[in-house]
Amino acid sequence: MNPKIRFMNVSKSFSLYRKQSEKLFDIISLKKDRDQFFALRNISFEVNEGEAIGLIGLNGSGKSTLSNLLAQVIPPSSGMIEIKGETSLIAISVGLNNSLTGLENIKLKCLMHGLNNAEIDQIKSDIIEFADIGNFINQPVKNYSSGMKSRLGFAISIHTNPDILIVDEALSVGDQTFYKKCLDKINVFKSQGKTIIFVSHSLSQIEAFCERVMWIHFGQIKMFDEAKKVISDYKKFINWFNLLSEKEKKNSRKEMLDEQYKVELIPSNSHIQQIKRKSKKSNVAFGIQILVLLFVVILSASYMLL
Ligand SMILES: Nc1ncnc2c1ncn2[C@@H]1O[C@H](COP(=O)(O)OP(=O)(O)OP(=O)(O)O)[C@@H](O)[C@H]1O
Repeated sequence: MNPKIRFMNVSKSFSLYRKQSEKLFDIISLKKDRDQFFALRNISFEVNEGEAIGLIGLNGSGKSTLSNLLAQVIPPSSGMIEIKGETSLIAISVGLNNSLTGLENIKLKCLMHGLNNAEIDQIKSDIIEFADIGNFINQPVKNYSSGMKSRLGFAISIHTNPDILIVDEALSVGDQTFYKKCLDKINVFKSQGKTIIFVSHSLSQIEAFCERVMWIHFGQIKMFDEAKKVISDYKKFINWFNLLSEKEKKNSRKEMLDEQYKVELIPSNSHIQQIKRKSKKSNVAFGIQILVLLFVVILSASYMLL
């Protein structure tokens, strides 16, 4: 089978700074010997077209880091990532510009996805209807509740027709009616043979529509298998962990976190290869989009200053 997503020995590490000045110093001096924390280490896996994959794991295990790598929001520190198609990430805190209105965000995100004005006009009303946030669509996003942000983010992402949809906890803040609407839309997506990565702490949500589940544990893949099997083992682990005393829990966490600081010799090269469906972006169109983006940002900044 032809994989849609392929990770080969991918690691993502972060330099840990105590002060902002340390970060600045590293940029200027190109110094590279700061303490490294491996949010993900040497992970390899493949996902096929049409699969719905669940990501589970304790807080801080590396799920969002993985979804950000998949969406190319951040680059890997080492290893190779191959992605065939357009990706769209839906996460509570990512993607929307807080100082722009909902409507302006729709335009901006659609432009960033390579749609032209005529295409945006065609889907704009569907997005507004799906988000269903009433007159708030004309208000700056900073005035939205987290559920409203999730509604708008989901509505935009689903209507830009990506090949790979990454849903990172975005449904956890919506109410039940919105959750049901999203689930229906995700199922349509699945039936069209598209690929879905679903990050959630709700095992019942994951079990409801993921065929395979990846359990990430302190930056490593602990299991990647049939949903039922992984969820059952994960529940056993959670039950075992909950029976530990507070001191044992703390020690166990500390032991695992210490492992994530250990630096081993890994190749320093990294690479992302994204093979897009079809490039809608000619250089001219892309230049225009950047200009529009700059214009909108300047406009909203001057609006805020007034
Ligand atoms: N920019 C960063 N700088 C330093 N450390 C980071 C950064 N981003 C993430 N981390 C660390 O990487 C680890 C993985 O974080 P991540 O957000 O991927 O976990 P998660 O599994 O999504 O957690 P949660 O379930 O709480 O959302 C955490 O220990 C986090 O503190």
